[in-house]
Amino acid sequence: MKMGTALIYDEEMTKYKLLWVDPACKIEVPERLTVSHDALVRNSLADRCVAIPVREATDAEILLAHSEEYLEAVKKTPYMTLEDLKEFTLQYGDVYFHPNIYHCAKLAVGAALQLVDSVVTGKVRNGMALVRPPGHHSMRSAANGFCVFNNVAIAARYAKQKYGLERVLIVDWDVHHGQGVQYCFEDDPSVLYFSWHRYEHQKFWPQLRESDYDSVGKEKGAGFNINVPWNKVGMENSDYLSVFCHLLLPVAYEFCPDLVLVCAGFDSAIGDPEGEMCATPDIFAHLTHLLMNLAGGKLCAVLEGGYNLTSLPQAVCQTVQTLLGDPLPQPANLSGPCTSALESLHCVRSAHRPYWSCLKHAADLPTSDISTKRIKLAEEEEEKTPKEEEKSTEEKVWPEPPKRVAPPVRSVALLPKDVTCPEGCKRFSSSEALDPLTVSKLRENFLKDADDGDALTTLSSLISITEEMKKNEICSGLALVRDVTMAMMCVVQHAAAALSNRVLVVCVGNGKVPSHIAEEGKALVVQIGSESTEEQKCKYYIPVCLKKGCSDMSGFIQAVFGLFLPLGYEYDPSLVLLVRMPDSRIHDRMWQQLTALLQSFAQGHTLVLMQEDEKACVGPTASSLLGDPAPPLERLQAPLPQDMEAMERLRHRLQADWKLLQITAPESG
Ligand SMILES: NCCCNCCCCCC(O)(O)C(F)(F)F
Ligand SMILES: [Zn+2]
Repeated sequence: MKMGTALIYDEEMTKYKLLWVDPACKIEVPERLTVSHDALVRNSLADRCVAIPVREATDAEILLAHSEEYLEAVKKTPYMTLEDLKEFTLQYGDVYFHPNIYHCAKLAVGAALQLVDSVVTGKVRNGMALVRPPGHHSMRSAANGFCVFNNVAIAARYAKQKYGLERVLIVDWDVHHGQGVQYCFEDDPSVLYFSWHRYEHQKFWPQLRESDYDSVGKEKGAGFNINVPWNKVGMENSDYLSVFCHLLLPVAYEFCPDLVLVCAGFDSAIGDPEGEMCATPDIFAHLTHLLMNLAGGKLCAVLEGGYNLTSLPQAVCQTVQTLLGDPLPQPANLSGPCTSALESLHCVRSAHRPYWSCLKHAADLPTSDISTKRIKLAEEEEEKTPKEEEKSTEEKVWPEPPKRVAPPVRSVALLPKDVTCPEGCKRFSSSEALDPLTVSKLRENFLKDADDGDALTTLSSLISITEEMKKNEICSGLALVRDVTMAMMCVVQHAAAALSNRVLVVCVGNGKVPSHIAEEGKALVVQIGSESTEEQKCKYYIPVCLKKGCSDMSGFIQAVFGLFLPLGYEYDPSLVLLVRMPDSRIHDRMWQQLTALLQSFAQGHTLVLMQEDEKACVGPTASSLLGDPAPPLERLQAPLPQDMEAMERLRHRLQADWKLLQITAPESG
């Protein structure tokens, strides 16, 4: 049943601010919280959430990540004079204290813990805590970077201690490196910390050597700390999605966490004075969605940074709206990752090769070459682009994120009469008759036996469904049909021709896929099976072969992240057709993951075709189409080397046409 999304906010956390002049801290203002919460209210998102009250963290909870002496010292700040507060602040970096900040810092931790409780106990599915002060820079005995207590680090320790969780994933999409989190868990294999951050070869704050990609964790924690340094500003949506598809998601699925915590900083969005990046607010809808099928959907997002009072609230709304299950926006201008991002991606993948089987086949240049290569590339790039002396002063502008309207009907089911319609789905019955022209075309093009009334009804129903999707009256649908190949042909033909959709066709399992539907590019067909069907003839027909077939979860999930998602994002379809070929042998859980992840595209307009005898798949498919998180896959073992090598070759061959498939910088020179 549909569980809710928690929203944790209390205006008490706006009641502290900078009381003296400090250029480094002036951007951290109470309005950050008020504009974000007001936007959630204004967009009718707050009242769709479950409001969970904040509470003060106890000493014991704070001591999960901080020393007694530090806590005792902070406890004294409410009674300090302005001069004492200034004095006290001097011992830390880029942070300020205020008589009320200790109270607010306890509330920020308490908010994160309330969120963890609500999600882990199943009171809600997922949620977001809007807090200040932020947390990810604060260390065991030091405040730093506007942070007093490490909200998310404490939440991770708390979740493990109170609920016995074995593995927690922390994704830090804030534009600064959360060194406090890294220090907390660097020798701990039960907490995987992932952070990307503006770095500029250690020139950007906090200018730490240990923020680079070669800090992979220590001792038992080796491999469980992932740093992606951005060595240039101006990173865009493509750069973020590439790192998710080719690094974070494959590793996260292999890690198989019991809970996902997000250090949700939005200073990585366009317009932010700190990040100076160019990713648009709607990309956070996609980043959130891509994480929502881990840990059975248990996702807690806790606000960290974000200083542009326009892009911050927009990105917060995009994140919460996705947590609520609304259809995703069409991703904006994906032009492919930049050279610098590819170089960082390559370095991180190589550094983590020894620890993650999904990265085993990362092209192996010894890291030393990479560092010299890195410097050389960086210098070349510098020569090319004129040195930007002063910070780009012109105001960044970007379009309002598109309205994400949930269609009146979430999902329809076209089923034989004897098959019950899953709860939440609407049984489709072609009410109005199709126009006679379409019917006659169906007869001549698709029906073997022109008098096969049932087949005609099925095909005309499918056509009606695609038309109602086009009008956004339906979001998604599933159909049990006698002949999936004929149904696929019919839908693609109609959707591509009559409705001028770009159709992404994902065929799971062997079987002849008439590749001519891909010829003119109106459809991109990817097929995954156990036989190498005819070689990849054209740019728009991409066969993926797994030695052990679709029952091999490890290989399958690598194809999903390394190929299907990047291709789908770049192709940007307006309809996704997911076809389960007969005897595909795909596991239900993998099928549900795929059904859920493909809703990244086409604003969720997914049509699933299955053979009539696969009645057992109707329920699980419907639950994914209705936005329920797909159940977690179990821990994945290593994918077959020959499968991964074949995928590398395929990706290498395709990346000229499909930029989002790139994972290394183009050969320099
Ligand atoms: N140009 C002024 C220099 C500011 N240097 C300190 C930046 C601190 C960033 C804090 C944050 O955004 O990472 C957090 F999430 F913690 F709030
Ligand atoms: Zn930040």
